[in-house]
Amino acid sequence: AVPQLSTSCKRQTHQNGNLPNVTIFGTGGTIASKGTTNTQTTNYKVGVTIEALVEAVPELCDISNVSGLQVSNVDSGSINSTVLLNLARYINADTATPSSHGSVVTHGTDTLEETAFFLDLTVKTHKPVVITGAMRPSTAISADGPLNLYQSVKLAGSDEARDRGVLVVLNDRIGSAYTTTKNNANSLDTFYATEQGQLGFFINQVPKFYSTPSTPRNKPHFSTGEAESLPQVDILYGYQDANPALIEASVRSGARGIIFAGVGAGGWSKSGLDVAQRVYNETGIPMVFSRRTEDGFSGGDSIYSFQMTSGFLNPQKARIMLQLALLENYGNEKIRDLFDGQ
Ligand SMILES: NC(=O)C[C@H](N)C(=O)O
Repeated sequence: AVPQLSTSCKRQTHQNGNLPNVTIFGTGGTIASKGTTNTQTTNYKVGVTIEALVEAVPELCDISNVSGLQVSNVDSGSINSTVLLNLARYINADTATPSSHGSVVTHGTDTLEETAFFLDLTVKTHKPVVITGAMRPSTAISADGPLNLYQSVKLAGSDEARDRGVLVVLNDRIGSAYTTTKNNANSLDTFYATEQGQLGFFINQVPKFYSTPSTPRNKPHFSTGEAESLPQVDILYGYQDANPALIEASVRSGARGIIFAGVGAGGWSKSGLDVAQRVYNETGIPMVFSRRTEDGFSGGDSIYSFQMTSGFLNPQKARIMLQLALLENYGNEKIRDLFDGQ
């Protein structure tokens, strides 16, 4: 069950039946961070509560009945599978409540795309689910968090956002969690899908979608049930003279699958592939080849039959998908079919 939610609009004494009910799940990140001066935009510290984030944007109470839940309060590099599984459970429960209109997650941007993709694959609802963050801390001049939060709540309270999967909102743009990635480590304009594009834009804080809802090809759903953790899947980065011993080290430390962030469209050295083949013969663990390049398709030119390829999924998204497939006890043939569809 979802823990007790706190109502965050101080000036709201009772629920306004004309406004949508939106729940905000706080997890931390820059949006929940403070610097020591208003010009500091690096090395700030996370720790602003979800209540304080909502209080900082009283206009939220004009567009929704907001309640909040603090799920974690960490930089997104420290989000782990416990947080992911809790979020999926809470949002499934929240959106299953008839009075709920939609859910919002506030999150650090560094791994936002992983949580967004995880929720896209595990939350079963027609209702809007929106994830947002910020590139500047809450104390900065021109902090981007407050407007990102306002737009996210607005979107979660809109009917047009239904049936579109999990949506990513930053910098006026609406993207699909399936395809959106963080492209720049520092700039505000960092979340987009270069090839697949954006779903919509905010004009004067009103969401405008370019198209009616559509669903990514072969999008799977996984139910996380009562799971308390996700299977270990490691990502190995490709480069010249990549060290094949890392494949064995990964398996020795408990990996149940490996994603290769390969060179080009998923390539790996011949000597490395020979080691991977031997490890595969010994363990049978799935090995999925993705790419270290920013965009593109991995598939079609594997040297060995044990190799699977990630299609359009980047390594961090392929990892989430493989973890969920392993959690649901998919066999290797089913895993191969799953990735062949991506
Ligand atoms: N912009 C951010 O949110 C970065 C932050 N380090 C994070 O938690 O991901």
